[in-house]
Amino acid sequence: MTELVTSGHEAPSGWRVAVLGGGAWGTALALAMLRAGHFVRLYARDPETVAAIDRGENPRYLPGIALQPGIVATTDIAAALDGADCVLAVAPAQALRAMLAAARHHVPSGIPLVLCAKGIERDTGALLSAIVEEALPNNPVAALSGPSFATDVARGLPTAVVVAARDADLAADLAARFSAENLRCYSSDDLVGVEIGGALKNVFAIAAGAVTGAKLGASAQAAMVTRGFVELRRIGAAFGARPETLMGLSGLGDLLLTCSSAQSRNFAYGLALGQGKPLAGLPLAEGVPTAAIAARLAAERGIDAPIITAVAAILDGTVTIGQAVTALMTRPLKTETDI
Ligand SMILES: NC(=O)C1=CN([C@@H]2O[C@H](COP(=O)(O)OP(=O)(O)OC[C@H]3O[C@@H](n4cnc5c(N)ncnc54)[C@H](OP(=O)(O)O)[C@@H]3O)[C@@H](O)[C@H]2O)C=CC1
Ligand SMILES: O=C(CO)COP(=O)(O)O
Repeated sequence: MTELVTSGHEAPSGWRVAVLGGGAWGTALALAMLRAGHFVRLYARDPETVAAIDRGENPRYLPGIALQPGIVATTDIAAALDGADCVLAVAPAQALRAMLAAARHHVPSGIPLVLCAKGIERDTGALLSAIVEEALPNNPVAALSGPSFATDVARGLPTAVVVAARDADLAADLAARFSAENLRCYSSDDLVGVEIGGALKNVFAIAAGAVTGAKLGASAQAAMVTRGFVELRRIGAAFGARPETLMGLSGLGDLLLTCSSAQSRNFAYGLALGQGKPLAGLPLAEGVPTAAIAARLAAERGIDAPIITAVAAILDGTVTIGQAVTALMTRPLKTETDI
C-alpha cells in the first residue's frame, strides 16, 4: 500500500480502487474516484450492468448520465479486488454481509475497506463497521457519508462528505486521496458517529415524505425533523457518537438533504406512503429496515424515540399515519431541552 498522506488533496497519486456494487452510488463513486486520479475497477453481480458500464452508461440506476471512460467493470469479484489499494463497499446495508462473504478471500490484507452504505443490519442490530470487522479482521474499516445524491456526484456537482475511521491519520489520508475539485472530503475519527447519523437520517426522510404526502403541513415537517434530530442524538449518544459529529455533514447535513428533497428515495418512499400509493417496486429505501431495527434497539436500551417507533409501526402496518400523529401529539408534555 502507498504511504499515508495527510496534506491537501493534490498529492495522492493513483490508487487501485475496487468499488463493490454497481448501483447508483457505486457508479457515482467510481466516477468520483476516477476524477480524483485513481484506477477504478467496479464489481457488479449483474452482467447487464457490467455491459452497460462498459458502454458508458448505467441506465437502470443512473438514467441519462453519461459515464466518462475509465471504469473497468466486471462480474468477477476476485478480479475487481486483485491488487487493490482500497475497497469501497457500496451494496445496500442489508446485503453487506453477503457481499463481504463473497469478497473476503480476495481482499488484500491490510488495505482499508470504506463503507459507503447507510443502515443498520436489521436481523442483528449490527453497525456496518462491526460486520466488516467480523468478516475482514485484518483490514481497517472506514466510512464515507454525508449529503450526497448519486446523481449530483455523478454529474460532478460540488459535494462535501466526511470520511471517518477510528485512526485519524487513516481518515485524513483517505479524505485527501478521495477529494477532487468538486468532491470535498472532511475527515473524522468518530466512525460510529458517522455511521449512526447516516443510518438514522433515512428513517426521518421516510417520515418527512409521509408528512408531505399526507399534507400535514410545513410546520409539522419542521417539528418532525427537529424532534427527529433529538432522537438521532439520543441514540447516537447511547452508541458513543460525539455530538459534534451528529451536528455535521453525516448527521444534520444529510438529515436536511433527505428530509427536504423528493430526489431522496427514502423521502419518495414516505411520500408514496403518505399518499396511500403502492410501495411495491419503489427504489431502495434503506430507512425501511433501519426503522424496524432502530425502534427495537431504542426499546431495548430504554431510549425515548417516538418518531422512529411510529415510522416502524406505520411501515409494518400496526398503526395508520393518522393514529401515529395523534399519539405523537398527545404524549406527556416535557421541557424541550430534555435530551
Ligand atoms: N444513491 C445515493 O444517492 C446514495 C446511496 N447511498 C447508500 O449506498 C448504498 C447503496 O445504494 P445505491 O447504490 O444507491 O443502491 P441501488 O439500489 O442503486 O444499487 C444497489 C446495488 O447493490 C447491488 N447489490 C445488492 N445486493 C448485492 C449483493 N449481495 N452483492 C453484490 N451486489 C449487491 C445491486 O445489484 P443488482 O443490480 O444485481 O441487484 C445494485 O448494483 C445504500 O446504503 C445507500 O443508502 C449513500 C449515499 C448516496
Ligand atoms: O443518502 C443519500 C444522500 O446523502 C441518498 O438518499 P436516498 O437513499 O434517500 O436517495
